[in-house]
Amino acid sequence: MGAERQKAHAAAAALGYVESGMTLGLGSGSTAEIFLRLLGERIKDGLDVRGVPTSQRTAEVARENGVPLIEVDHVDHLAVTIDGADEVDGRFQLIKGGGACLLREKIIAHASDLMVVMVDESKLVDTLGKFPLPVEVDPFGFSLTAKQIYDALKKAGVNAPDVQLRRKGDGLAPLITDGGHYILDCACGAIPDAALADRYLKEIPGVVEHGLFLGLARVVIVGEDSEARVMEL
Ligand SMILES: O=C(CO)[C@H](O)[C@H](O)COP(=O)(O)O
Repeated sequence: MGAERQKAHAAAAALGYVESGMTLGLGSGSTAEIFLRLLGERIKDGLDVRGVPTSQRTAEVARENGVPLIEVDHVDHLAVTIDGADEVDGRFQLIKGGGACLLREKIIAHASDLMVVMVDESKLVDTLGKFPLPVEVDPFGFSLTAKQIYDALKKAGVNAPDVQLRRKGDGLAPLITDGGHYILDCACGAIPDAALADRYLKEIPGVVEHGLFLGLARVVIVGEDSEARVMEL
């Protein structure tokens, strides 16, 4: 209950970064969905924006709430991306991908002038890595890729990474992302040097993208029990 209330406060504060005429990147996850509901209300009151969804689920929720969508390939500029995160450290480095949408989220955040992140207090950490790092991989040879990810994380200073294929709710079939890939969840405990992990993971051919978002977020909104705290870099 506490986290839901905090997410709602963060989502409401994120509306402060939205202006008529903007094309928005629409993030994925439960906090992003609260934001979409609030955005839909503003649109009914006359706000004129359109959004590029970062997942099929976000596209569905946007439509349900009357948020106009635009095809990603019809857009040459995004003003603001508004998204959630699984972890945020003091340098606004993030872990994302708990909802398996990290590839599209990163493409859209990277193409945006500004990334605004909304989190509840539980997502704030001193060092990234308590939340297992999601890595999106090509299904071909994923076991080989998993071994290389293990080695890369070790080389980046992670003590004992544990790399597990994410499965669907039935616990059997691999979860398939919107882009047709697998997710390998890497329990790290702590990632002492996120930039190094980023560099080594990117060198692996089977890795499509990973959930470390470094140097992208410039605004972090932390929902608290009675209000939201806005932090800007
Ligand atoms: O990265 C994400 C999806 O890929 C989400 O932003 C992240 O998992 C946070 O989700 P929630 O707002 O439900 O806590």
